Amino acid sequence: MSASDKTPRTKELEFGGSLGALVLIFVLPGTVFYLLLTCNSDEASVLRLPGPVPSLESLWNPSALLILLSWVSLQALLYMLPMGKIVEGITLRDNTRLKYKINAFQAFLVTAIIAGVAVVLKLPFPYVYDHFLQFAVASALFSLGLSIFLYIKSLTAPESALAPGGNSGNPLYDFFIGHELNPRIGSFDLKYFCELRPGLIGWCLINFCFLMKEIELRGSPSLSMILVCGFQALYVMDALWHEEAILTTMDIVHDGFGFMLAFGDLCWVPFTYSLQAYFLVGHPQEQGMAAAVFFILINAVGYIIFRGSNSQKNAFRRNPSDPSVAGLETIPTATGKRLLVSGWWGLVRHPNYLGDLIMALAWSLPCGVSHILPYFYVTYFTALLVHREARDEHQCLKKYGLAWQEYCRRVPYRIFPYIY
Ligand SMILES: NC(=O)C1=CN([C@@H]2O[C@H](COP(=O)(O)OP(=O)(O)OC[C@H]3O[C@@H](n4cnc5c(N)ncnc54)[C@H](OP(=O)(O)O)[C@@H]3O)[C@@H](O)[C@H]2O)C=CC1
Ligand SMILES: CC(C)CCC[C@@H](C)[C@H]1CC=C2C3=C(CC[C@@]21C)[C@@]1(C)CC[C@H](O)C(C)(C)[C@@H]1CC3
Repeated sequence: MSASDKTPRTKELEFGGSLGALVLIFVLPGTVFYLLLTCNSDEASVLRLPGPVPSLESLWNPSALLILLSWVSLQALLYMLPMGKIVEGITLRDNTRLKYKINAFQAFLVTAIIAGVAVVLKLPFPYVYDHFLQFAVASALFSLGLSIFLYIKSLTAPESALAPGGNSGNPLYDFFIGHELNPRIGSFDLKYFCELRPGLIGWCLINFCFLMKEIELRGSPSLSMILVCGFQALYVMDALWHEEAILTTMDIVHDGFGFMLAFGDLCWVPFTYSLQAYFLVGHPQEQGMAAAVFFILINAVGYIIFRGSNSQKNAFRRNPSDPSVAGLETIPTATGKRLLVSGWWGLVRHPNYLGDLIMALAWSLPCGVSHILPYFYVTYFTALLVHREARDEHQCLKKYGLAWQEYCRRVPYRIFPYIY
């Protein structure tokens, strides 16, 4: 292996370095439980402590762990089935390119068929609502176990396989960010698998279980529940349909696979992104048709911006002469790559984040304005994307130098036109 193949030491630590990582390892699971306990309480007020801490027995349920393991195994099996195409990821430090299976959308369809059969067989979907906290505990323990396994595995990985962002030499920091970039068991890519399948498809299934709980309690699902589940299912299906696009995201290209992503993918996403639907079961909200149309319009505007901008960049990066992007204005960079300065990417520097945030708002509005809790997602997501934008900006400045400065001059706003 030549010296240039080796992953250089990570010098600039993010998230407040190793102390920040230590704090987040406790704060992130703590936040999940705080949110779920608050949502379970009658008042559902984020400003009040959610009553007594539940006993250990009420948090632990071996059946929940068993169901979770069966779920992850089912998704792993669908991932491994010989369906879908194989594509290559970006070129790695050692000049190789990994192969990835593209079949997440098919996995979703098979899962939907299995869920349909389970409905016909009258399987007790509301069980997930009744034992949600126990599922969250099982999932948090599972992601912690996976992160420990990943860190131990990374200690025997070749230097070139380490993540540029998670090779600081500080075990705690590297455990949190992820030490190895693309940990695999044979051809099974653990990070790529976890990024979309068990968590995102699981999020949709959890929402469906909550909808079934509403039917059990009130005879039919509410309009608010239908809107929330519909909007979020569209988002998840879109992500699965465009599975190939995640191969160029920061998570796959830069961050390793450690506690942050393992916990994020397997616990944070399914158990906090489903909070609106969880809230609606215990705190029903009446919405009229006019309000529903308004929310659908907001979601549609967000989706058009999100999808339009992501597809424009993906088409441009794949083939700059593609007829859909060939007419757009660009600026050259020293790396040979060009930057779009018109179209969606001429509006703000992260139009995809803008669209994503507008959709996030549309997912909360059906929950009414009487509680802050259903607005957790849009609030957290704003903070996440502002932070993510700053990380990306930093990387792009390093990568493109003067050309990036020129882009910032031409497109002065980061996410919100004329605001930020
Ligand atoms: N729901 C959720 O929890 C989350 C959703 N997301 C969503 O994931 C999606 C992907 O986001 P993310 O991975 O952060 O990054 P982006 O898809 O925004 O990619 C950023 C990269 O795009 C390239 N780029 C930036 N500006 C331009 C330009 N003007 N012209 C051409 N290329 C440009 C640069 O890479 P290069 O030049 O090397 O190609 C840059 O590093 C977003 O829609 C985001 O909203 C993200 C995080 C969480
Ligand atoms: C737990 C911490 C607070 C941070 C964890 C962050 C993760 C939850 C997110 C990091 C990037 C993500 C992406 C998606 C989901 C959330 C995480 C894993 C994504 C799969 C959602 C669907 C989108 O269409 C996408 C573009 C495919 C997203 C990619 C990034």
